[in-house]
Amino acid sequence: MGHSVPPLNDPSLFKQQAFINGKWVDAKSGQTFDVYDPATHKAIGKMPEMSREDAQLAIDAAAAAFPSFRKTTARERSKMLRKWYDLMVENAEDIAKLITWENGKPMADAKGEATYAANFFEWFSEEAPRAYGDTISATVAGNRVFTLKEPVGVCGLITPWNFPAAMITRKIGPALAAGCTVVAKSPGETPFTAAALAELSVRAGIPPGVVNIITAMKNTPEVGEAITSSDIVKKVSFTGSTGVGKLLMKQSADTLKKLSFELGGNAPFIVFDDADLDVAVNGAIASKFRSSGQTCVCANRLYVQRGIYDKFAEAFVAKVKDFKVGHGYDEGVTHGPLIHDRAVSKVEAHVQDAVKQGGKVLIGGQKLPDLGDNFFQPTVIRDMTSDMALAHEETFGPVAGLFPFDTEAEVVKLANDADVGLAGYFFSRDIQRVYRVAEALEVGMVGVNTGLISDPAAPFGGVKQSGFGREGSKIGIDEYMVTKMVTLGGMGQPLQGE
Ligand SMILES: NC(=O)c1ccc[n+]([C@@H]2O[C@H](COP(=O)([O-])OP(=O)(O)OC[C@H]3O[C@@H](n4cnc5c(N)ncnc54)[C@H](O)[C@@H]3O)[C@@H](O)[C@H]2O)c1
Ligand SMILES: O=CCCC(=O)O
Repeated sequence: MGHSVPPLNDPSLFKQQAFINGKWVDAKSGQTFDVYDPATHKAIGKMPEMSREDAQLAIDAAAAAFPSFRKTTARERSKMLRKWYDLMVENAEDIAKLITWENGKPMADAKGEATYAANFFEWFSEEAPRAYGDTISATVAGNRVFTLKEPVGVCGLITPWNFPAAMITRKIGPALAAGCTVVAKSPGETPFTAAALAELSVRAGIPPGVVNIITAMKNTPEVGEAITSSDIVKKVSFTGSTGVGKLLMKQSADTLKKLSFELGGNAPFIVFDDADLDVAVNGAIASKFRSSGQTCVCANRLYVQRGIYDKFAEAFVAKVKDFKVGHGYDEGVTHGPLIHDRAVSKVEAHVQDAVKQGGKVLIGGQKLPDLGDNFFQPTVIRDMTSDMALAHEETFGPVAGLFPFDTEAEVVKLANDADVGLAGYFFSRDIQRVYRVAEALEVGMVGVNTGLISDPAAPFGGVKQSGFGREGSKIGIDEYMVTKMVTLGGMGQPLQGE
């Protein structure tokens, strides 16, 4: 089945090349890879299949641009980011069309992402002039101590396909605000949105070499190694799976890079008996089914206290019945396809495993071949148990498993029984419980009585094997800066003539 792709208002935003040193370039080898519309499986364009050699050119360009870019004033960098933000807002419709085309999410969600992504540039345009150092009272008499915040240098950025715009702007925004230059490897599945952002960077007046976007699919590991093993690259910021994060950390060890890793999650979502049912159901719908379950902060395990379990299940399923699954450009579609067949297979395996072990499917549970190979029904399963695969692995798809529980202590233990800890959610109207449980959850982010926590103003990141470092917020810029301490000796002398 096909779907009609709306034309871009500005067709020059659709680029099929990488962007190095301010120029649109092909791979040195001339090789390309195809990019597919996940809804139709049709090829929608090509991008250069870059190699280590191409990555090196991008790293060299970023290194050459760094000495002068770091000397720009924070106010100048702020203005550049603000201009880039304005251009993203002006072109949000086109950015959204590109996101839907290569990622599959419905246009309404893609527009939301375009705005969310632009907001990181706005936020960091405001943070750039506010990177303050400290003055410190020295322990040694006559010494005066202060700190300078300096850009770390050339940064390598690697991001996933699930937010083709926002995951990149969340890294480039603070990097540029700090005075760093970047080499970003765009996701192989969704490279066109990143290329459109690069085109807008030119219009925003970002100097050549400051932002470089390289592309690869099958050569991704080689390109990744070129970045992580480079002496020139001083920092790597990665968003993606925990497995790839561990690999990149090992590869970065020889050059002892500064690292930020935003990795996989397995978010517990807890509904206590005292919760407002409607609020909890709406929160669960938003958290579990955002981007068809393909966000790192999506609820993965829904724990519902026994006193409210049946009512919650009924109300939750009633909402899921209203979903319209389809192609992202089609009117009224609320949920799109998954990104590829491997994602569908994982979702199917989690459903089959749950059913085999006694889970009851309340709605969904099947692929949707009439829509296309990558479509899966939004699914709710009840009577889940801790032995099931979904309890221990991130599904990254549209399956909600409902686990019953009895006590607060029991559910916190279950929630923390994970080697990852990115987001966690719970619903309760008891203020003391709110504090108790928020403090007890082993995660980097907690949503209380809400299923949506993402905000450029709030620090985003995890604990345990969900990684380290924080993106967004007033601390996000620190990931791209180093603190230099200066001690002035021989100070504190008497005034001359005293
Ligand atoms: N914590 C967060 O903020 C966050 C955000 C989005 C996604 N994620 C996680 O990402 C995962 C889903 O995304 P995915 O399947 O694309 O993850 P992935 O780790 O396979 O890929 C992420 C990125 O890394 C690149 N990559 C893959 N192998 C590489 C290698 N050997 N060297 C260098 N780069 C490599 C990919 O091309 C892609 O651009 C989930 O686990 C999800 O939770 C986390
Ligand atoms: O998928 C991970 C990031 C999603 C978000 O920023 O809300």
